[in-house]
Amino acid sequence: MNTHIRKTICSFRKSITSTEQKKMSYFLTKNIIKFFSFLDFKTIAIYFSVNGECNTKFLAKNLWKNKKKVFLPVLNPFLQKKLLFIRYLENTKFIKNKFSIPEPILKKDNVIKLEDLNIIILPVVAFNENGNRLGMGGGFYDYTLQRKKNLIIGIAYDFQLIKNFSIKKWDVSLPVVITPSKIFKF
Ligand SMILES: Nc1nc2c(c(=O)[nH]1)N(C=O)[C@@H](CNc1ccc(C(=O)N[C@@H](CCC(=O)O)C(=O)O)cc1)CN2
Ligand SMILES: Nc1ncnc2c1ncn2[C@@H]1O[C@H](COP(=O)(O)OP(=O)(O)OP(=O)(O)O)[C@@H](O)[C@H]1O
Repeated sequence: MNTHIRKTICSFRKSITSTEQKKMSYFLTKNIIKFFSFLDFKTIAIYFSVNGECNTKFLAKNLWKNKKKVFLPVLNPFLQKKLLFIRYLENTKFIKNKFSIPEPILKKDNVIKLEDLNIIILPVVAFNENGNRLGMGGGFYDYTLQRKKNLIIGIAYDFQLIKNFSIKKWDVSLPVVITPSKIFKF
């Protein structure tokens, strides 16, 4: 069931035109900024959006403008299924990982300790009305964020609110999901 939902949503996301994408990303980013105006934070992890995922480019620009330290996930080359978070600056150079997702080049000086990340923005394939999350199916965020206390925020398009995917006990749950039209708090 989850595999089918993933396929359907991912192919629908890919089919969205860039004009529609831009419009939705504009409203999404506006809502994220609105939510952030109530928070005091210095460090934040976002993700490098690909294949029609909610676009994080406008968000990154806004964060840099506000002097926040921004980080991106990279697949940990030493620990299977775990993510490391690397500083993301305007001039960062990328290489593609095995999923063809661009990652900053791993240098140990640029890695932040997980506990020093104030906010982590998660990519979402689907979410439900209880704040459960369905991701790409790699389990990377689930393994990395087990028992961690960072503020986790999912970002998604409104059509990604889905009722009937199955939930696993290790899934990281989302206390907040922000979409172009709404800020959900669970
Ligand atoms: N932008 C982005 N970065 C991310 C994630 C994500 O979901 N989005 N991840 C979240 O965990 C991690 C990578 N996890 C992934 C897990 C599985 C697949 C995967 O199976 N990809 C398929 C292609 C799917 C498609 O084309 O839609 C593949 O490579 O066959 C990709 C990423 C870390 N970085
Ligand atoms: N804490 C855990 N204990 C055991 N297995 C786990 C754990 N976390 C993740 N997994 C494994 O990871 C696989 C993928 O998990 P799941 O389908 O929930 O990923 P996802 O949240 O959709 O993906 P991602 O976090 O990469 O976006 C599961 O089938 C399971 O084998």
